[in-house]
Amino acid sequence: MDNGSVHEHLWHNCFLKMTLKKCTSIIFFYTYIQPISKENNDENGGDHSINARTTSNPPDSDTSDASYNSWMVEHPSALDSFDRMIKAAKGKKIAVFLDYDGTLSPIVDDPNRAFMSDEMRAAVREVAKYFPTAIVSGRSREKVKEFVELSNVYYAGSHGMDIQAPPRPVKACEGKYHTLVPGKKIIKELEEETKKIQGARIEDNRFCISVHFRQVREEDYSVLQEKVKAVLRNYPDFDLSEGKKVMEIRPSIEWDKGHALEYLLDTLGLSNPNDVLPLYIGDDRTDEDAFKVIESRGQGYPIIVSSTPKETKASYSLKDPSEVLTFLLRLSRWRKSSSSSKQLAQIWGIGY
Ligand SMILES: O=P(O)(O)OC[C@H]1O[C@H](O[C@H]2O[C@H](CO)[C@@H](O)[C@H](O)[C@H]2O)[C@H](O)[C@@H](O)[C@@H]1O
Repeated sequence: MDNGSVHEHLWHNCFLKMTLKKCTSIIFFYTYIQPISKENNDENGGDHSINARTTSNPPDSDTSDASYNSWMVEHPSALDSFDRMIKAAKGKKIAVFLDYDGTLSPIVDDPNRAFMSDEMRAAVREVAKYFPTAIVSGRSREKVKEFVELSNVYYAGSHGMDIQAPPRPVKACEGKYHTLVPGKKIIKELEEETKKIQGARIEDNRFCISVHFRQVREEDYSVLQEKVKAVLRNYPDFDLSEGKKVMEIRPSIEWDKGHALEYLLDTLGLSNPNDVLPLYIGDDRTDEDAFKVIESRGQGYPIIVSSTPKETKASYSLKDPSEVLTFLLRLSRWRKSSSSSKQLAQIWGIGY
């Protein structure tokens, strides 16, 4: 299914009312409705430079092990808890949501080279054979699709502001989804203002913009931040937040990965919390919005990818993308074996 060329872009102009945090005007949100045929310790914020790793003192390994171990009591490994999780899922549908950077692909210096491995791709393809599966990323939907290259998954780009999903029944389009596309002007201004800062990089994520500083010298970070803030002063409808060595510019609307998760569950007919367990794996601050939604549903598995203790709403953890791979392989193997036992039981007329 994944072949942009074949996709019929149905511009779903549901003019829905959206609460804007800063401005009251109603703006458009383009929901692309497309038929589906089938490192370091403080990555988020705090440590603002690639150099900080080498200039700061190495952590005391006993202390960091101890704090990681006590954090793991609160956020047990999803691999160790796998059997328990699966047992609790009996008779329920599982829907899988996966973040991209830092979850399916390792964090690397060059955002254009954040490739996922063939093994990971095969594992996601296999999971998506058995469970409805969506990739929810801060990247533009096109970009993340280019990386993932799978046709049997749904895609939500720009932190969930650009969703590819099956057409939603018309009655559900009450005019809720609108957003503002950052114009080329703001991107040009950011590029102009930051071009002298070595290592700074602007990424156009369609509905959002990333200003990367992973390769910016520590001493240049505050100048870069000031320049970005100065540009944004002329664009009050956009907010600035920080991810892993990246400043993220997003329209000031109440729409995030949590809303995207709800939207997809709804659209896929999976909104009944008693019947459906959403499993969401992510590593970044923006994934916390989705974890919160799962927490408030009271059912499901929010899993954080982190090798260091972190404030999170997730209930389970995985250390890194290689553990994500193991988890996904286990998940599909489990479903494969349980469905073949079911088929055998049906053939032999045994109750299952
Ligand atoms: O929601 P995600 O799929 O996790 O996207 C969040 C940001 O990911 C990318 O940046 C991060 O990964 C890069 C490649 O490993 C890394 O160089 C960068 O420092 C990280 O912040 C992406 O480039 C951003 O646009 C996304 O907002």
